[in-house]
Amino acid sequence: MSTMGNPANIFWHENPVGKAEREKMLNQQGCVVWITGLSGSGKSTLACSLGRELQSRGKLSYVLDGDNLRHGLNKNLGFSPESRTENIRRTGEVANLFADAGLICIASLISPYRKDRDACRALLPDKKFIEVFMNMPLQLCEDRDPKGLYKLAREGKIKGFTGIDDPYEPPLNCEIELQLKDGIVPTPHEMAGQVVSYMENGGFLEA
Ligand SMILES: Nc1ncnc2c1ncn2[C@@H]1O[C@H](COP(=O)(O)OS(=O)(=O)O)[C@@H](OP(=O)(O)O)[C@H]1O
Ligand SMILES: Nc1ncnc2c1ncn2[C@@H]1O[C@H](COP(=O)(O)OP(=O)(O)O)[C@@H](O)[C@H]1O
Repeated sequence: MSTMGNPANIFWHENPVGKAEREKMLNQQGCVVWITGLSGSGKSTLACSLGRELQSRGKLSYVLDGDNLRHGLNKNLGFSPESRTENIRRTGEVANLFADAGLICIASLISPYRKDRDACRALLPDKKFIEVFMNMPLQLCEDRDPKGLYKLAREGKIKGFTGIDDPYEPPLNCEIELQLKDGIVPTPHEMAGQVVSYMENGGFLEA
């Protein structure tokens, strides 16, 4: 017998307390800040810095970090294209729930495939998905190599490593692109500031 529910027998249950009420209580707009980029590009660092900055402004955020999710929710997934797609799909669904709860959900995953990121975007109402592209050169990420994974990938000891022998598809229309300025990496504080400015201007930090 199939363990899948028959969609014909599944019904949506409305909750009397709505998103707008939660947002009013929190004085912010529920949304998803989706940080994408190569391994070592600084996604987690930006996520932490942004979370701290929002906290200091009294805004409630929560970070969904790819590495961390792979310890629990996504622990049964590897790095094949199908697994990555499922990884992003699940994370997008969870991020959508957090946004519906009124939180600023910061998701930081490589999320290398454009169609998977676009599918996450499509879950949210217009403008509530803020895609942030960490556009850092592969060489910089590889020089950093904090976990030694690029070295292993170059030696052929890890197969299908993003940027080496698995593709990274850059966004075509992201809301924010972070890159080197005059060849220098902006500080995490500067990058977080850029995202916060975008959110302030877009009215995300008030109900
Ligand atoms: N084959 C391969 N390719 C890319 N990355 C790999 C791989 N194997 C392990 N790792 C480590 O897993 C982290 C990426 O997890 P994600 O969930 O963000 O990846 S993905 O979005 O599903 O592509 C990634 O973490 P970050 O360096 O923080 O990006 C790596 O440390
Ligand atoms: N803006 C930055 N300036 C200098 N070093 C950074 C910056 N962002 C990240 N790093 C460093 O680069 C390495 C990779 O950053 P990390 O946030 O773990 O990347 P990712 O999550 O994309 O794999 C870490 O050693 C981190 O300290």
